[in-house]
Amino acid sequence: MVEQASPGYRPNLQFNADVEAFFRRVFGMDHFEAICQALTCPSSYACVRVNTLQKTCQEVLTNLLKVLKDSHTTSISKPDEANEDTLCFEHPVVKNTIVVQGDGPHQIDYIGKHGVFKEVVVSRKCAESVLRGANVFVPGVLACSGHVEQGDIVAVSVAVEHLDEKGDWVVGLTRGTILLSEHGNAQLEQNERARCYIGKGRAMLSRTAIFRELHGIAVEMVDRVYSLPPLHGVLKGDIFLQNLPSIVAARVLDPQPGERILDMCAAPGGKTTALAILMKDKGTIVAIDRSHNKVMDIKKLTEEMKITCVHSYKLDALKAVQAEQKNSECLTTRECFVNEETVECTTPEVLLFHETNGGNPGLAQNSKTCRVTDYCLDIPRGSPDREVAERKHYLSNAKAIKEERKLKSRLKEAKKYQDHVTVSHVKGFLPHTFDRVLLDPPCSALGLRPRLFAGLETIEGLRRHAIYQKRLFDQAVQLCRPGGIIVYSTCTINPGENEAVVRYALDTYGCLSLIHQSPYLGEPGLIGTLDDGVSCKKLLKEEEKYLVQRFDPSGPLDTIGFFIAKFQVNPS
Ligand SMILES: C[S@@+](CC[C@H](N)C(=O)[O-])C[C@H]1O[C@@H](n2cnc3c(N)ncnc32)[C@H](O)[C@@H]1O
Repeated sequence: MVEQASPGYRPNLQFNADVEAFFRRVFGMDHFEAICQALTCPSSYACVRVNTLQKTCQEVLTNLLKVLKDSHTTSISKPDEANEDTLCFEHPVVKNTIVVQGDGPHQIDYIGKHGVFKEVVVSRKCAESVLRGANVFVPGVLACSGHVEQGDIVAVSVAVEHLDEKGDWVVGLTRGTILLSEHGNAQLEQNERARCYIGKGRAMLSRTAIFRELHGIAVEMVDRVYSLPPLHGVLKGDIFLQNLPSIVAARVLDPQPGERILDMCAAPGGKTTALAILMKDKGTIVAIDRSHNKVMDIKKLTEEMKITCVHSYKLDALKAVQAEQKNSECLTTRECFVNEETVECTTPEVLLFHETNGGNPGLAQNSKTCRVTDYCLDIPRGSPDREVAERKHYLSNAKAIKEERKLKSRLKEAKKYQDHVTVSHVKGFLPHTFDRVLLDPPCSALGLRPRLFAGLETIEGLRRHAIYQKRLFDQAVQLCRPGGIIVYSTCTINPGENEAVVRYALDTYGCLSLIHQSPYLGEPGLIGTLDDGVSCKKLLKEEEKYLVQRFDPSGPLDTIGFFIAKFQVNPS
């Protein structure tokens, strides 16, 4: 029998060797260790941004305390008169933001009256969602003990990628695997598994049903290593669950009522809605994203929050600048937009995405389904990219085809009941159209928490992100009016996508200067040079470092890793 009363949660965050060596040089050994450790755990608190268009902060605070008191979740500390001020309170600096405390790590006993619990092994993505407060949903289960029955208490562990003898990252489990022993999977070394228990829960389905069903809860968590308050779907429209640095980024842009703002990479709309609320819903926010489905998410969120000043469009921000057009007929009523057109379309993928994601507590729910839709369906079957996408999401070809078929038949059904979905397209904007621009581009996301594996990111990949970000920045500079403001933010710790992009911007555009940010909660930026083993890049100068803020996941604020820079476009 396995002798482990309380296996601890001690994941070892794995990086590609070159990337790890690079970060060790950037941060130093000890600091990088601390960052890695912080990244594997969720922050110890959640932040909730209040929709002050609908409710006051005090009203939301009262309602939240009630929700937490009434919550059926046993694994969180419930507020009472003695502790409610420390469990749930308005952030002292970032107004209209409520901090809700979680706790952990907890030592969990995986031995019951009848011996060790049966086990359910979940995918890494699913585990990351569970650590953020979700339950285990069917698509996230990879393997389980032979005789799991509905109602059994099971230990939940995670299968994280590890290097095999050939030097490839492998999970070591295929979906549907039956664990050989009652507790503990013989396919993984015991000490490896012991690092990876994330809690225990009640099986809501039998083993057979777990692998037969397409969606639904497989395990309802009863005891978690980290407990965060269950806030997903709570007080819908009145609050938005958002990490602290993102809330800060929107405030740093400081949008004013009546202004014209561009959010260049806007979906799912977290910062867009923060900007709209700061502007008291007065003025115009143009929110663009290149993904049709994601534009739908922005629309859904703004509707939910009853925000009217946001106009969302599907547009590739790399092509957002349109040259001045002589033929004024091409321009629509909003004179700054070029060739705006509204397209009525109903796309099955959109419908399914909404159907499966509706009010989900983290992506554990139906994550497979969404991923097939999101990443695989658009890629031609048989192409190398399709193969990579499917492998990345742990779907064998056969499984992917099967799931795809099921999805399509469900989509047909769903389509009958759906209203038409409207997505507006716009071809671009004239130069100098906007008073302020927020550029929150796609990045390596090496600041997001919790993160249990980072091995797929390569030095080349990191460099590609930076190139993309600089190209987006080129568009931002042209679209912002002289005297206007640009805020650049990322959720990565990588200086190549942060300080080095700022250096590029300052050295390329003489009209730009870094300006002071408020609020300033983070830490100064990195100075000097950056050698990623392929090329050497300049970072910030000494006098510039306090003009950016870097949020260190291992720092006292206990946030995700994040970066913010604020620029003024000086009139020439
Ligand atoms: C970091 S996320 C933005 C998060 C968002 N600002 C928020 O706070 O909710 C980056 C977004 O950029 C979008 N994106 C990537 N490339 C783009 C492009 N060329 N044009 C427009 N959007 C793009 C992605 O679809 C993704 O939704």
